[in-house]
Order: sequence, then structure tokens, then C-alpha cells
Amino acid sequence: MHTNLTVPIAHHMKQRYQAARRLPLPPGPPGRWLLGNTMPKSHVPFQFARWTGTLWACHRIFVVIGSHQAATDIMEKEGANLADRPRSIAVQETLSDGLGVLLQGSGERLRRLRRVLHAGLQPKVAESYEPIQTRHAKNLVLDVLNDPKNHQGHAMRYSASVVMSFTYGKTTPTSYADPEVVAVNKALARFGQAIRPGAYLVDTYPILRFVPGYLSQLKAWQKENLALYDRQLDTVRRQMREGNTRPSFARFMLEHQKEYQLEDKDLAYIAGAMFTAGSDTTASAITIMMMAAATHTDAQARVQEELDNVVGRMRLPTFGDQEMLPQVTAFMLESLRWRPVSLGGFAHRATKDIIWKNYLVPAGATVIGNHWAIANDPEVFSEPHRFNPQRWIDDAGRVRSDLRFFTFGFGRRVCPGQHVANRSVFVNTALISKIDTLAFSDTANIRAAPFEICFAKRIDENVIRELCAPGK
Ligand code: HEM
Repeated sequence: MHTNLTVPIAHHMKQRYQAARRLPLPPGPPGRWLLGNTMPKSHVPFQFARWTGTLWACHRIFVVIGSHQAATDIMEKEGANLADRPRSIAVQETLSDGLGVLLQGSGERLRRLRRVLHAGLQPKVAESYEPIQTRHAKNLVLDVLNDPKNHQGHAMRYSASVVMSFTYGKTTPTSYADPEVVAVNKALARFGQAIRPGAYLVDTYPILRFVPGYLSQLKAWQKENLALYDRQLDTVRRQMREGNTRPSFARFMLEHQKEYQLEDKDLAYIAGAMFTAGSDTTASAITIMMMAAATHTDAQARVQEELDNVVGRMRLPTFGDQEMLPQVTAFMLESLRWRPVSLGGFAHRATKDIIWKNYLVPAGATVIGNHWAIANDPEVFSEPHRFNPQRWIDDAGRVRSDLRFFTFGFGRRVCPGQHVANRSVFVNTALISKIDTLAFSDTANIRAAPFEICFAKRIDENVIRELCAPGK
């Protein structure tokens, strides 16, 4: 948080808070008298990263956290007072019928959901999914070699297949055109669209929910989603009755439904949430890692050297090698810091007043840890714009245990899928084929081995045509 920024100008509100609680709010960007700050319409995370501090909008207080220290002190240490989410009428109450995990407010239901998520995704269980990840990562590498242009599509197929495998025990390699994957992706796209800040005015003006027809589209999607998730869980139930299920998260929940006090609807929704939360995110992390590899060949060469030394070329790297592969781990950690998947972070809500360095984060405030700003905090990550995996390595050549980035969010709402996700990124980083900038023909004048580049235009082609027209 930049304490040198000027205070917001929604003065009357600010003074009320200060008088009541005697401490100032963290300073933020200037806003307009009475109206407070105008919320950005696009590229919200980047805009918020420039605006760290307190914002006022629509009579709500937003505290945007942009430094590593403030994230540690507030989001982590005060995690118990920030486990709540701001109310979400459009997505949580309507589209998800109050059943979603990501936007569930704090309290008894959240505790039950997180308990079962933790049990089904904790490190020991995540370890049991490693063979699934290894198998699909090998397919990903073969797909990339076969059709390099479509590497992003392959990463998406990888992530979708892995989620479907460990959630429902699907064994067949999932294609992205698989009707089931198409259906869950449709649900995911609708969720993604609805959750965009400002997508539904009803979250600012709750009265709108009484306007006839206003929420009807979301309600129709809600029915479709629930039917889809029910069908998927029913398949596992049927397989259990027939005695031919494989271990999966869904089976685990069905077997322990009583113990975790979950209703049928909860189960269907939690399993469905695995895809929503874990598919695109993982694909994006893998693609970022590949982007880093393609654009930082020196850093990648170091990873390849380590792989050659530790694993050699007669076998593939495995999870068992990770301890001995600090460069692979560092490359992955740096990719996740360099371009954080959850760029803007998810909103938490303070349920108690939090005091930080003589500032007040008042109860009721929406508190957002801005991953982009924190990743670029020069106090912790020197030259933050540089992609430098070595920042994660200590003097003894090991992965530093004293440095961390908040790839998976904060405190009590930290991503429960992190152990599964990290394994996916690790195994794909270790398996990804080498980008060799010394791959030339053995001839007097060298010729580069085939490689692909995507060109983006800087100048519109019509302008180029015009400039190149005869007589110009
Ligand atoms: C690289 C991949 C992933 C990234 C970067 C990621 C990141 C995140 C972040 C930032 C949050 C919100 C944390 C906060 O509110 O502070 C979150 C929540 C969540 N993630 Fe992930 N995630 C990934 C993969 C996964 C996977 C594979 C799963 C499931 C297997 C998963 C399940 C969830 C769930 C259920 C939540 C909601 C938790 C809650 O609100 O209490 N995520 N994730």
C-alpha cells in the first residue's frame, strides 16, 4: 500500500468513519466529491494496481492491497477476519443458487465446504493424482510436438482432462470437443462473464432483483448448470452401485457425505466447481510457463541443463525427481509470479475492524489483494519486471523457503486446489520440450531448425500496402 498517495475525496464518508473509529483509512487515489472513485471498466486489475489504498464507490469502501508486506500483515495474519466475501446477488445467489464455493460468505456452510475440499485435495490426496497428471502431461508434450501452433489448445485439453479424471474418475483421454467438456466449458464461460466486475448492476443496486425478468437469464443458466452437475454425479453414483468406479473426488464425497454433512445439491455443485476453478486456471498457468520458456531462452537453458544432469535423456522426469530439480521449481515459481493467473485477486470482506500501521480497514470493507501489484513489489522482488528464476534459489542452490508469492490467494480463502495445480505446472515444466537456439544445420552457412513464430502487426496492413504502393 503506498502511504504517500493522497486521500480520496469522498470526504463526508471518510470523516464519518474516522470520527467513529479515530484512525484514518489507508490513503488511496483521489476520488470525486460525494461520488467517490469511478470504477474502471476494463483491465480492472492493472488499474487497481495503480490505485492501491482505499477507494470509494457506490457507498462501499474498497481497500486494494498492493504490497507484499501489507498482504502478509492483513490478508494472511488477519485471515480470520477476512474469510468473508462481499455479497454477490448475480453470481452467487442467482446463477449458483447459493451453492457455489468461490463466492460463499463466511460461516458454517463455508466451513463445511472447505473441510471436504481440503480432505479431497490435500497434499497426500493430490499425490495420488500424480499418475493422472503424468499421463496427460506426456500427451500434452506429444500434442505440442505434433501441432505446435495449437499449444494453448493442448494446455486447455490437458487441464480439462485432468480435472475430469480426478473429479469424476474419467479414464478416457478427454477431447476438448467431448460433449461433456463442451457443456462444462459453457457453464464456465457464463460464470466468467457474470463474475466480471460491474457485469450486473444488481450487485450495486440490490433493488434491481425485484425488477421482473431482470435475473431471468441467470436463473435459466442456473437450472442448466445444476442439471449438468447432477448428471455428472449420477454417473459416479451408478458406477458405485455397479462396483466399477475408480477413486475420485466425487466418489470420496459420496462415500463421506454424512460425515461432512453435505446435501446432494452441495455435492453436485462442489464437484462442478472443480472444473470452474481448476480447468482454465491450470491451462493458463501452463501457457504462461511456456510463454516464459519461449521468451527467456537463457533461463530455460538452465532448466534443461539441470534436467540433463539429474535425469539424463534415457527417461522422463517424474515427481520423484522434484527435490533434485530446484531449477525446474524456480522456473515454475517465477512464471507464476511474472504473470499471475489471478491478476487482480478475488475480493474478501472484512468482518471486523482491522488496524494496520495506524490505519483502519473497517469492518464491511471489500479487501482485495492485487496479485499484479504484489508480484511487482520491488521491496521483495528486486527488478520485478525481469523474469529471473534465480531469485527463488538460495546460496546453497536450493529453492528458498523464506520467499513466497500469493499465486493461490490469501488466508482462509486460499485456493484448496493449490497442491493439485502446482503438480500440474511442475510436471509440465519438467516435460516441456527444449527450445534450442543453437539448433542449426551442420553446414558452412547455418540454417535454423524449424521453429514457429507468431507475428503481430505493429502497423495496419492497409497502411503498409499504401506505403509500398508503386510510386511511393
Ligand atoms: C494454477 C492454477 C490455479 C490458480 C492460479 C488458482 C488460484 C486461486 C485463487 C487466487 C483463488 C481465490 C483465493 C482468494 O480468495 O484469496 C482460488 C480459489 C479456489 N480455487 Fe483455485 N487456483 C488454481 C487451480 C485450482 C484447482 C486445480 C482447483 C480444484 C481442484 C481449484 C479450486 C479452487 C476453489 C474451490 C476455490 C474457492 C475457495 C474459496 O473461495 O474458499 N483451484 N484459486
